[in-house]
Amino acid sequence: MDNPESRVTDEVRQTADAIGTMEIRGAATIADAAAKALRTQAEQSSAETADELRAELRAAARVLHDTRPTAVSLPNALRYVLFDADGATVEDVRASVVTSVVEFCDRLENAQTDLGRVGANRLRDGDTIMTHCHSTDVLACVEAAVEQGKDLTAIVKETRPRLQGHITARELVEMGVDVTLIVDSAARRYMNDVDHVLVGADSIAADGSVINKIGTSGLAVTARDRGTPIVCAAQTIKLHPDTLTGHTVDIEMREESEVIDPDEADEIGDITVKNPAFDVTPPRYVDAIVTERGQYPPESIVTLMRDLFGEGTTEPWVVE
Ligand SMILES: O=P(O)(O)OC[C@H]1O[C@H](OP(=O)(O)O)[C@H](O)[C@@H]1O
Repeated sequence: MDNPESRVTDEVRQTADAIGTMEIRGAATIADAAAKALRTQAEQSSAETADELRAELRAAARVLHDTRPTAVSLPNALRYVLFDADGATVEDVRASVVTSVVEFCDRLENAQTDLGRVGANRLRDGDTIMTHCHSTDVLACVEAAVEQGKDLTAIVKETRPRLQGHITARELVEMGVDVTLIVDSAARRYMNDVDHVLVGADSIAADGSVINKIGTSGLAVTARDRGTPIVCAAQTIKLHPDTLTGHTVDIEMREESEVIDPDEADEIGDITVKNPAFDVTPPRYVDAIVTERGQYPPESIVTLMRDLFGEGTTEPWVVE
C-alpha cells in the first residue's frame, strides 16, 4: 500500500486550507465542514480494501486536524465520524462514514436549535446584550428570543484583529435587533447599559474555564466588576475531553500581519508582535454555560463531560 497521505483528496485539502485561513471559521462551522470533508474522502476513494480506506480516512483526519489547534469541535467531529468506520468491505466502511456524517451534521444543527431555546429563556423583552466576536451558538439564543417576540438591543464589540464583530452586527440587524457597534476598548464604557454579556466558546475545559476569542477574559472581568451576568453559549461539542485527564488547551498564535502591516512594523523598528487568537476565562467569571442539554454553572460542567466522554479519548487517527 502506498502512503495513505498521498491519497487524501483535493476536497479535503481545500477544506483544510479554508479552515487554516479562516475562510471557514467558528467552532461549529469548522466541525460541520470537517465531517463533510471526511465524507468526500470516503466517497471518492479508490481504496481496494476496507483497511486501505480506513488508513486514508485517518490520514485525511490528520490533515484536517492540523489546521487550527484550539477549537475542540474539530477533533470531536473527526472522532465521531471515524469511531464507527468499521466494516469488512470498502462499501461497508464508505456507507458507515456517510451515515455518521449525516447523523453528526443533523445533531449539530439540532443541538444549536435546542441550545438557542435554553439561552433565549434567560433573555427578557427589552434587554440589551453585549457580544464579542461571532458565534453561531450565541446568535441561536438571540434568534430564539426574537422568535418568542422579545425586543432586544445589542452592543457589538468589533473584535480585533479580524473584526468578526462585523459579521455579528450584520446577522443581528437581519434578525431585527437594534445594533450599536463599538471598538473593543469601549466595552467598559457601555457595560452599565448591558443586561447580559453573551459569548461563545471554542473549547470548554473540565474545570469550567471558557476558551474563546481573545478579549473574552477581559470582558468577563469587566462584566463581573459591574455585576452584569456573562453567559457562554456552547454546544456540548465544545467540551474538551482531554482536559478531563489534566491536559491544557493549546492557544493558537496567528500571523503578526493580522495585527500590523509588516512594512509598518519594520519602519517602527525592533518590535515583537504577538497575536494569540484565544484566551482562557476562569469559571468564577462565568455565570452559566448554556448547552443543548440545559444550562450549567461552569463548575458542574465536568459531570456532563464525564457522561459524554467517560474518562477521556484518543486522537481520531489512533488505531485501537
Ligand atoms: O461555534 P460558534 O458558536 O459559531 O463559534 C464559537 C467561537 O468560534 C470563533 O472562533 P474563530 O472565529 O473560528 O477564531 C469565536 O471565538 C466564537 O466565539
